[in-house]
Amino acid sequence: MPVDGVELATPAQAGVLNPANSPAVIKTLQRAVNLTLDNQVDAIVTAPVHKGVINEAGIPFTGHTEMLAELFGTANPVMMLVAKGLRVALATTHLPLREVPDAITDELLECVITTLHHDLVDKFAIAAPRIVVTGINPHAGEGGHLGSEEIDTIIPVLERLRGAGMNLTGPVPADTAFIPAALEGTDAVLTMYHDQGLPVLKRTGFGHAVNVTLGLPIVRTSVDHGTALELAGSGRADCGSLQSAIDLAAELAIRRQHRPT
Ligand SMILES: N[C@H](C(=O)O)[C@H](O)COP(=O)(O)O
Repeated sequence: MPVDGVELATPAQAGVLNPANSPAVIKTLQRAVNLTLDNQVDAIVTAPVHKGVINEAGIPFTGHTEMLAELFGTANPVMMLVAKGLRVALATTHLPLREVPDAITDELLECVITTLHHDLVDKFAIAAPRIVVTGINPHAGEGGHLGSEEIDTIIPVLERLRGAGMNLTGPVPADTAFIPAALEGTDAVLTMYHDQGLPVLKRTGFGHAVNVTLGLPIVRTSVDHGTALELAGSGRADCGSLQSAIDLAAELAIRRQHRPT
C-alpha cells in the first residue's frame, strides 16, 4: 500500500497544534481529491482535523464536508452519521446556532432532502427510503405558536417532495423523533442542525459511528470524533471509528463498482 505524504512546514509534535502546518492539512485533502479525479482511488476516508488551527493560519475552513463540497462543486453537501441501526442526517452543518433558522430556506431543504433520498437509493441501495424529518422548534412549532419555520418552510417542502414520490414523515418534534417506536421502519432521520441530531447518534454509537458525506460524486467517510489532543501520542486513542469508516467506505465503493450503469 503506497503512502503518499504531504511535507510539513515544521516537524509535528503529538498533541501540539501548530498553524504553520495547517496548509499541509489542506494540501492533503486536495491531494486526495486529485487522486479521486484521476480515478486512482475509489474513496476518501478522513481522520479528524482541528478546524480552529486551520482558521488561525488564516485559511477559512469550517470542515471537510464543506471543503470537499467546494472542491467537487457540490452546492449543498449532506452530512450523515451512521451508527448501528441509525442514520442521522443534518440540514445544516457547521454554522453558529443563531444562523440556523435563516439558513433553512426552501431551496436548501429541498436540495438536502433530494440528496439524502438519492444517496440512500444510490449509495446505500435502499430502494424506497423512508425518511423522518424533524421540526426546528419545540413541538415542531406547536401549530405556529412556538415558531413558524415548520409552517412557512418545512411543511411546504415536504408536501412538494411527497408529490415527487418521496416517503417523508414530518415535521415531527425532535424530542420524540428518536424513540424506538418512532424509528421503526425508518431508514434515516433528517434533523435541522448539528446538535439536534448528533448527540442522539453519538449516544448510540460513539466510537463506532461513521460520518458519510452525501451529494459528492465520490465516496467519503470519516470518524465520529474530534482530534482529542490530550490522547495524541499516549497510545490510548481508540481507532474503532476509523476502522468503521474504512469498512463502510470499502462497502460503498464496492457497491458503486458493481451497480448497473
Ligand atoms: N460534525 C462532525 C462531527 O461532529 O462528527 C465533524 O465535525 C465533521 O467534520 P468534517 O466536516 O470535517 O468531516
